[in-house]
Amino acid sequence: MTQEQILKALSNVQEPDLGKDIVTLNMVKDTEINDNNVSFTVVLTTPACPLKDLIRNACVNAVQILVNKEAKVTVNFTSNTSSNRQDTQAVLPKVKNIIAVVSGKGGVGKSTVSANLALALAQGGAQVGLMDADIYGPSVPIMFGVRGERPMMMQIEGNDKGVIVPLEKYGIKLMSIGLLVDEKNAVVWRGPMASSAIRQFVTDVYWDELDYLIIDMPPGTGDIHLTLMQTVPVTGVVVVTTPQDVALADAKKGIAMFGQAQIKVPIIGLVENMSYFTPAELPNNKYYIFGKEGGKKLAEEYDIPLLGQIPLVQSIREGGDNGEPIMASNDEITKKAFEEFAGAAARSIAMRNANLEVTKVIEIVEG
Ligand SMILES: Nc1ncnc2c1ncn2[C@@H]1O[C@H](COP(=O)(O)OP(=O)(O)OP(=O)(O)O)[C@@H](O)[C@H]1O
Repeated sequence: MTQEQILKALSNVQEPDLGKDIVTLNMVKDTEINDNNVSFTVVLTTPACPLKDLIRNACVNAVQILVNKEAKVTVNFTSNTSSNRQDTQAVLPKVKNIIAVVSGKGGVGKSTVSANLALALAQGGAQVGLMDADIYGPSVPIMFGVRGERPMMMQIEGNDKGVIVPLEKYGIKLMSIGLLVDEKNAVVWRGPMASSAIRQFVTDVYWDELDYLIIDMPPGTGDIHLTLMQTVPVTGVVVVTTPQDVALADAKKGIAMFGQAQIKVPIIGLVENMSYFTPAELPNNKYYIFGKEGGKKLAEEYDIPLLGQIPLVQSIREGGDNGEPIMASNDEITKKAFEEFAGAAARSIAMRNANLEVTKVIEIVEG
């Protein structure tokens, strides 16, 4: 067997999401051949890639069918999370992907989804940060059991004001606007005051190197959302909804806002939360108490990916209230829904990076 033969065979293996073969995409590295043994490394676009087994099998088959049916093939995986930023001098320069989690309506589980998405991506091997920018109802301090903690300041080169160091918990970095301002005061902030607080918040926290920064946004579609998108280059948004009509109507407003010609931030996908109720003692029973598949239908109508359907489970609520989000627990059954959702989100982000325009802050021309 020769290196050329192996690469030629592997050029028949498609990266299913990116629609090109793994050799053209430069994903094959470190090929080693020893008699009948061949090993190589496939560099994925995200460590949380749920397609590893599929790609591994396709590689093994390609080598055995096209080169040598006796070959013993070892496929190793590594990853270099893709990014679509070219503005590395700008704000948050070492953050590869900035994902805003939004909802049209309050209370649909946006914070729960943000926190567990961040944890699931980190458990897949990515470096992840969670920024709670929900100025009117920051939930991260309670969800992560860090209420009352005061973040440290640090001096870094090129910034004489000092920067805020995120906390670290359950393998992710996190910061909440609720840890920096008095929650009672923030509620009454409106307009420019809220906008300037959010601008300062996103630029003053030192996230350093991250594959994904998940931003838990305030509910609705308002000035704060615009300010954020004018301040940081948002890779894309994840929209959270529940299946009821009232929530879906508001989710549509969110989708419409981000899709507007002047804004045009890509929608990574939609996640339907509280899709059905499952009692702990009967995990296979599903009760569609908020209606069936409203989020799924909405995703189809707007032609955006449905990233997941998360059940309504008592332990998800308890985890949020007790400072241990479900992805930090050992409730394997419930975690599965979030793991699948995070895998789908990571795939969709990689596709966005491969296929769409460069990520940049938006400029809105007033008037
Ligand atoms: N899938 C779920 N199963 C059970 N409880 C859930 C689920 N998702 C969210 N919850 C609970 O619902 C409540 C609201 O969730 P969360 O705070 O995440 O919503 P939100 O959309 O961020 O709210 P807000 O608009 O106030 O920011 C919380 O008590 C949370 O634990």
